[in-house]
Amino acid sequence: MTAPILITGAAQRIGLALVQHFVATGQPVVITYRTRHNVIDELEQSGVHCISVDFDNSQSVEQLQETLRARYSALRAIIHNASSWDCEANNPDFDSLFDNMMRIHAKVPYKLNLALADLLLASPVPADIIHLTDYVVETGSPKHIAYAASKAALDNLTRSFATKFAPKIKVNSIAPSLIIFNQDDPPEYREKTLKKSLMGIEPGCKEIINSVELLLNSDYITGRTIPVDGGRHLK
Ligand SMILES: NC(=O)C1=CN([C@@H]2O[C@H](COP(=O)(O)OP(=O)(O)OC[C@H]3O[C@@H](n4cnc5c(N)ncnc54)[C@H](OP(=O)(O)O)[C@@H]3O)[C@@H](O)[C@H]2O)C=CC1
Ligand SMILES: Nc1nc2c(c(=O)[nH]1)N=C([C@H](O)[C@@H](O)CO)CN2
Repeated sequence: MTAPILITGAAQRIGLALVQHFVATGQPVVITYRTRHNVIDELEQSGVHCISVDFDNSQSVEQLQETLRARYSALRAIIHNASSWDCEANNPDFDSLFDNMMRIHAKVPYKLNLALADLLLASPVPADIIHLTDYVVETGSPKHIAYAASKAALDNLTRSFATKFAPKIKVNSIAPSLIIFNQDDPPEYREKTLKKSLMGIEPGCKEIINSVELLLNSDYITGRTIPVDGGRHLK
């Protein structure tokens, strides 16, 4: 029996696309969600174990660990997807913005990796940790300063955990730039954003699915980042 893959924040968008891919391919998956989006009912009916978790709660990691241990003796992988793309313009309280960004993008992955390492080591096949970071780890982001810094912290965790957990667990990042717009993104923002990359497209979630599958099927890639950014670094 294949151990499940844990995906955090997977009730919408990229995380949901990953869940639906794994359901279609018969890979067991367990997810966390914060808002109970309508799709959760459907996921539960298709056998996905959906766990309600708000990582802003101080005991959320400990409670999640307890829930997972009660049901699983191993995990095939952890995909740290949960994220808040928040910015200074919307948060005059920079203190809490910085803490919130660091918590969801760095502290939670850090604590979960350490807490669940034994379940990954118990996987009958070599295990994986995948961090969803961001292209802005390379450049910074003047409009998302705390967000970019927290994703850079997550990027650094990739190298530390890759060294700590080798060879039984591979640890890698995927660093996307635009993958999918948000529904309320206005036309002028969309036009400006599409021009930031050489490819000039909104590629969709398949690019992340392909990158995740590349990492899961590799016996050799670890401590590295897959940039999924349409050549934005060359514009
Ligand atoms: N979309 C894109 O183009 C890009 C995405 N990325 C990265 O890829 C990953 C997936 O992106 P995307 O699908 O757009 O992500 P979303 O912005 O849709 O966020 C994913 C989920 O994270 C959950 N979440 C946020 N904060 C918390 C919290 N405190 N506790 C629990 N869950 C929380 C949200 O829950 P809720 O539904 O309750 O809000 C949401 O469902 C992210 O790490 C993102 O930073 C990087 C670059 C580009
Ligand atoms: N959690 C999220 N992180 C990011 C998102 C998002 O929607 N949710 N979107 C982006 C942008 O697409 C950016 O890459 C291009 O403007 C970045 N991170």
